[in-house]
Amino acid sequence: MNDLVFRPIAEGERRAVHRLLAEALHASPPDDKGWELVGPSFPADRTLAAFDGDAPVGMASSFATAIAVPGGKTLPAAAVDGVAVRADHTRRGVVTTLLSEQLRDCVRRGDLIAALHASEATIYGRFGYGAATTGQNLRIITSRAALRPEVPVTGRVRLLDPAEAVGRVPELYRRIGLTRPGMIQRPELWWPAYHDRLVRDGGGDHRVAVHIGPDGENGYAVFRTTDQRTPDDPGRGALLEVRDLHAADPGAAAGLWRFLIGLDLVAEISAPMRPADEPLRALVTDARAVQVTGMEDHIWVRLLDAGAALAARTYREAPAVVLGLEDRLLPENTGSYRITADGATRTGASAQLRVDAEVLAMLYLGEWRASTLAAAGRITVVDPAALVDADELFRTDVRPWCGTYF
Ligand SMILES: CC(=O)SCCNC(=O)CCNC(=O)[C@H](O)C(C)(C)COP(=O)(O)OP(=O)(O)OC[C@H]1O[C@@H](n2cnc3c(N)ncnc32)[C@H](O)[C@@H]1OP(=O)(O)O
Repeated sequence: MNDLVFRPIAEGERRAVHRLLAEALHASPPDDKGWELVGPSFPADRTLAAFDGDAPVGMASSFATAIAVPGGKTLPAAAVDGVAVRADHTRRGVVTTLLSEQLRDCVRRGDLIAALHASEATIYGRFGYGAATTGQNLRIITSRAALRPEVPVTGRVRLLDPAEAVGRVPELYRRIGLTRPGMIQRPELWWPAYHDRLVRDGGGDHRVAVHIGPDGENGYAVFRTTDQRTPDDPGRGALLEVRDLHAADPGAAAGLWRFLIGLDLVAEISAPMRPADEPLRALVTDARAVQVTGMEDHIWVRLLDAGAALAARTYREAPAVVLGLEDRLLPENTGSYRITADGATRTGASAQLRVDAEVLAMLYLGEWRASTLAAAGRITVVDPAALVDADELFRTDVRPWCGTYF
């Protein structure tokens, strides 16, 4: 550890550092063509690395984005898209140094929140990240899953060719907007790395369907199908996997699901990481045709400037609560915050509920109830009456969800 050098990477070091990430995640590093698409999403100036001599042995990268918070504001945020330590250098504190420095770097840049998808649920709590959204993994048996007759038809669906999809979906995502807390803006560099290479001519095997409502395109689905027939089961229908599905309103969402469920020769649909309150089971005639095969933590968030982030979201009507925060890694956040229906401010008042940075992050987007976390011993309750008020203040109309993989 002592002989390692921690520093931002240089432009010419990006690919070697990305290879380190791919290896740590047991993925294949992109070939030259793939790197043309992925490389730009991996800017040198937001990548910190640990070097053993010339060799990168640890890295932490992010890209700049904005995240929607309850009430609809969007806050500058860091999307932490790569964290890895070479297998022969793990458990010596390398990532602790990198993530601690990355947090300070993000604060200096003015990001109010950092967000990530965790490879394991045991890594990030110690750095003040909390599991802030939940995704449900759905399996839909298409032969039993027709949409109910009363679900209105509000438009039609059209398949795009790859060039159209590359050109049009980014604009459509922007137009649909960040409809739930936890959704992020997708910067230009995100699209080639995460969308274009799935749908492009000659490489990608995904297709894109758009929903066209009375005022134009208002939803899309990126999906692929895989033939599942075998010599023993020659009549078996295909598997359809939904990669990305966003809609501006419930009618467009229902139209997309109707299209996907109705595709000929498809036996089942796999739709991972959908919003926990997506009403698919209510939309179909046989609710049991939509099975929840898993519920998983989706994005984890970290409040970088707790005061500004708390002040930026809205709260429901309830008596005020004073939260006491202890933030070990960013001690400037440590203190008391008075949360009211009119907003949140720092206060000198003594705390009714004491939380650490991880638990505050779990509460922030509205996914967790304070009383649930208190029951688990995660909140120190000084004044029990404050728990029910905190439950109400932080509650949101819709479940938070990110819906963007990074
Ligand atoms: C946003 C993303 O990119 S998610 C992808 C994260 N990357 C991966 O999963 C790739 C494979 N894993 C790795 O590269 C590394 O093992 C990492 C990045 C997870 C951890 O890096 P390390 O340098 O070994 O972590 P470090 O030594 O700083 O450990 C910090 C603490 O976390 C603990 N820890 C580290 N990794 C894990 C883990 N996978 N599970 C549980 N605890 C862990 C350590 O035990 C240590 O605890 P302590 O402070 O109580 O002693």
